Amino acid sequence: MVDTVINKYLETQLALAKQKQVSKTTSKEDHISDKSKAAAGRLSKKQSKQKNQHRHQENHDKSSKDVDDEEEYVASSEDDCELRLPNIAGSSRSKHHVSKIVDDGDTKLYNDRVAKWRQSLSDVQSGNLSVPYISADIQYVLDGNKQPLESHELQNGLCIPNYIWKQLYRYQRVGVKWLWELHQSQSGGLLGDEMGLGKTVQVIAFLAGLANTDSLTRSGLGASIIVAPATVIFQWVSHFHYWSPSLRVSVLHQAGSHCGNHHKLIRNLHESHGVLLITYAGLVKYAKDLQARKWQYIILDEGHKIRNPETQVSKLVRKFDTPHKLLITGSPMQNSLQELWSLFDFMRPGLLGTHTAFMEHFAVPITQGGYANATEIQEATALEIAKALKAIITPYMLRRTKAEVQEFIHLPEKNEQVLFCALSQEQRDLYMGYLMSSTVRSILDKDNKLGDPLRARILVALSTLRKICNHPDIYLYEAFDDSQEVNEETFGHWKRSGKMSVVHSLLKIWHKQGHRSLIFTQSRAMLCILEQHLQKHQFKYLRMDGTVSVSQRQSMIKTFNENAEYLVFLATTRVGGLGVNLTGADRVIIYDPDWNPATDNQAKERAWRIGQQRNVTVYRLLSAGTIEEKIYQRQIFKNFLSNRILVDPNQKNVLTTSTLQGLFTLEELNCEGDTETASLFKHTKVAIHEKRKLNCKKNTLTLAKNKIAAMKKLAKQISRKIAKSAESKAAVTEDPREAYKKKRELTLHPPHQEEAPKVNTLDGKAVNAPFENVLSELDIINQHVKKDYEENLINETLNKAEVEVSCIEEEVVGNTENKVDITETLTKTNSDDNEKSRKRKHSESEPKIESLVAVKKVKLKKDKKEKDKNLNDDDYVLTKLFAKAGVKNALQHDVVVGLAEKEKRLRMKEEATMKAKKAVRALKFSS
Ligand SMILES: Nc1ncnc2c1ncn2[C@@H]1O[C@H](COP(=O)(O)OP(=O)(O)OP(=O)(O)O)[C@@H](O)[C@H]1O
Repeated sequence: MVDTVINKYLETQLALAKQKQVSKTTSKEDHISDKSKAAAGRLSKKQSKQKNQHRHQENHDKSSKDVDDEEEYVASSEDDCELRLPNIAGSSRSKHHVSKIVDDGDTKLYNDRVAKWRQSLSDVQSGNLSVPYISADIQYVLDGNKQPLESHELQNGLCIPNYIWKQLYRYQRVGVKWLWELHQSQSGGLLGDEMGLGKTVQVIAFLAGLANTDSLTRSGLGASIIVAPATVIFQWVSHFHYWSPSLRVSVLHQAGSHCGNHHKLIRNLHESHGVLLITYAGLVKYAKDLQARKWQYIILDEGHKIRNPETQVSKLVRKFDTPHKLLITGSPMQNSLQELWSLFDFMRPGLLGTHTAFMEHFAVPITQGGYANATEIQEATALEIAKALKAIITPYMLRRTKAEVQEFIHLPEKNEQVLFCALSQEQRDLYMGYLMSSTVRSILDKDNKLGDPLRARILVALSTLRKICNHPDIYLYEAFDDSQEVNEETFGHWKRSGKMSVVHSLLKIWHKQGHRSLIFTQSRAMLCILEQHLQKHQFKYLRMDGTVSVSQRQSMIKTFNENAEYLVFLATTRVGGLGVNLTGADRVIIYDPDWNPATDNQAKERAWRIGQQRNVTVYRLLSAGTIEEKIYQRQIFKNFLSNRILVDPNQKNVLTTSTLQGLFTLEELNCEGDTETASLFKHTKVAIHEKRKLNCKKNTLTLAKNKIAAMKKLAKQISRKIAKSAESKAAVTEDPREAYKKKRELTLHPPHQEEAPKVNTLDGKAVNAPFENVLSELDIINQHVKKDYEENLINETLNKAEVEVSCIEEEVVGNTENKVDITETLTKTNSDDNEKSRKRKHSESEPKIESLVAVKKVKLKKDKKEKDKNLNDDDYVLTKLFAKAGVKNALQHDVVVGLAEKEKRLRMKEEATMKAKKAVRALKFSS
């Protein structure tokens, strides 16, 4: 009886799902307007005209791109776009008064500063508490300590001033000792602590120690160079002036205080055993002069900038003749293992062999074993090689995560979510229009010739899709003729972009809640649109991108941190997202994803770091179903790869590489409202799944085990059948281009639609959902996912069915404590009355928020009709976003990238160690 009912149910679902698949594809073409087609056509022509110019320009830019992809020296395609954006009405930026930070390049200024510091120190020591200069030693005395000049001596004689040593966290002291050990063994190293844990402070403490030791033994700090991105150069200056005021630090950059030519500055600085601060671009410019002298230390801040071994700057830094080479970065490995080789080849030449040997014997096997479709032997080999690699690099790399040192720094909580935002109707139209354009068609139709032209076209097309995802106007103004008039009323309007609508809602709510935020976006064009929005709605803000002068950047950051009137700090991800401290904000929006996960990770860490007092929430916005989801999936794979080497070689991957065709589609949400990514991680992340189950089970009933087993078996059989037929289809049409042609043909000439099969009366949305999921997931299985994935998927699907059937049961029978037989439930549901179907309709129209623990919480609270005031800030925000701003889904980012599990393990370990210690103490006490 049970089997027949389930069988019937599953088969009707299969038919329904197939029918839905057809109707999905047929509806696409209808939505494309003439405007969209025309824009795509014009852009195609423009782009092909510009192609040659671009190619020429690319060659020209190549050498500068080598240097620094973040700074103002390089104009991205988005920057081009900005130049053509209309002048926004009333767009004068907020004026702010900031005092400039001055370095020690000018000898007189340096002497004045040191004199002021000395005087202030002596004043506070004699009881005068109001002094013009505040540094760590002065603060130390103000805090009631005496003898700031006493030192803490490490083994073998490094003397760190007490006022520094005592202010370091315990793990930072370990870091300083490690640097000292490297120094004694004449070795370079990589300080890779997570962002915001005080790497700068540790390095300064160590250098101050060397300088302090110098005065005693005459062997301490020699002239040294620190290379850093332009944005943080003056942050280094202010850190040095605070922690080690006597050291001379000069900036070799036009924003620095030195006058005259650079030879003089380099000579003066070298003679006074000071620290020369320089940008990566500056290093290339002055390489010859710098390499003509002997430097004791060369330190690369955000050292991942030399991750490409072929760039000019990577080659130049390797030529400095000193064993003391340090590299500082919170993101040691970002995209590939080759990058790790490049970093190590700078600071420990030869440790990882030659480039070719490393690639062949380490990088390739580890990467191959990381793909989800790797064979068992590939996986096992990758694991062992990853372990070996980790063992080789461990002595020269020190990396601590925030979770590991939380007991010392007590950071407030961080909540990081990925929000899948629906495209606006206009964006959908433009997106589909572009997908159907001759540009995309030529990419998918033409022979896959290797070489630049196809690659260049793909890059241009992907970048165009990303523009549409951000805001239609960024795309439209590129596509339209220059003569066309700009409508200032509608230009950049928030309602025309799905993600902008979310930003609009977020800012409004956060303003009321008293939060301040950072907004990062990849392009200056988008920055302009966001800026215009802030102006229109009278939010006080600061904006930082490559056009802001280097000397202004640190002061601007200081102003934002100290002045709560500024509600928003707007920045491009690459300029404002690296190395700086923006703890004045406790909310972060990553407006668009970068292909490189480290870029987004760096940006979001600006607020969640030492010095932050409030809980931090980060939202990563993705346009649902678009290229942005694919980029996010790619980020997860890269994260996995770096974690495998840096954290845990046993880490499992869940994604594979995307096919080209996959990049150029607009995925529909499945019937549960899940995007592809949300649906992928729903099935693979146990933490989410279990919590959901738990949440739901609290209020629902469980099914008898044997019934579930029967259901699983049956579903497995049917799913295999589907898989087989899909496989045989795939075998016939192996060429993806053929498949795409067919799909297009189907879109243009839809077949006559069959009538939808009659659906079981049990067909509430909840029961309907799992089967359609099986169908969409089978695509993935057939393409590239391991065999046992199918097993997991079925289990997951059925577990979910179990939960959801129980939800329906609850709806049907109310709150009963007893177990209910599935047959009973089905019968009851079959004979359902109108009232119940009305109830189901109601629940269908509610936004579906699967896979998200936090959202589940929201729903439960909502169900209980508890008012908004009872929800915490984030829950409240999510409720609003789901209700109004077109957010389709949300994932917990830490769970997706596997960090949450690691943190859980760490916490468990800590707790277990504590218990063990207690047990030992109790034993001692008892005896
Ligand atoms: N021991 C300490 N006492 C007080 N403040 C500290 C200490 N260590 C670090 N900080 C503060 O923490 C913040 C982050 O430090 P820092 O900029 O050195 O981090 P980082 O690891 O270099 O970050 P990123 O990787 O983002 O560049 C700074 O504001 C710094 O002043």
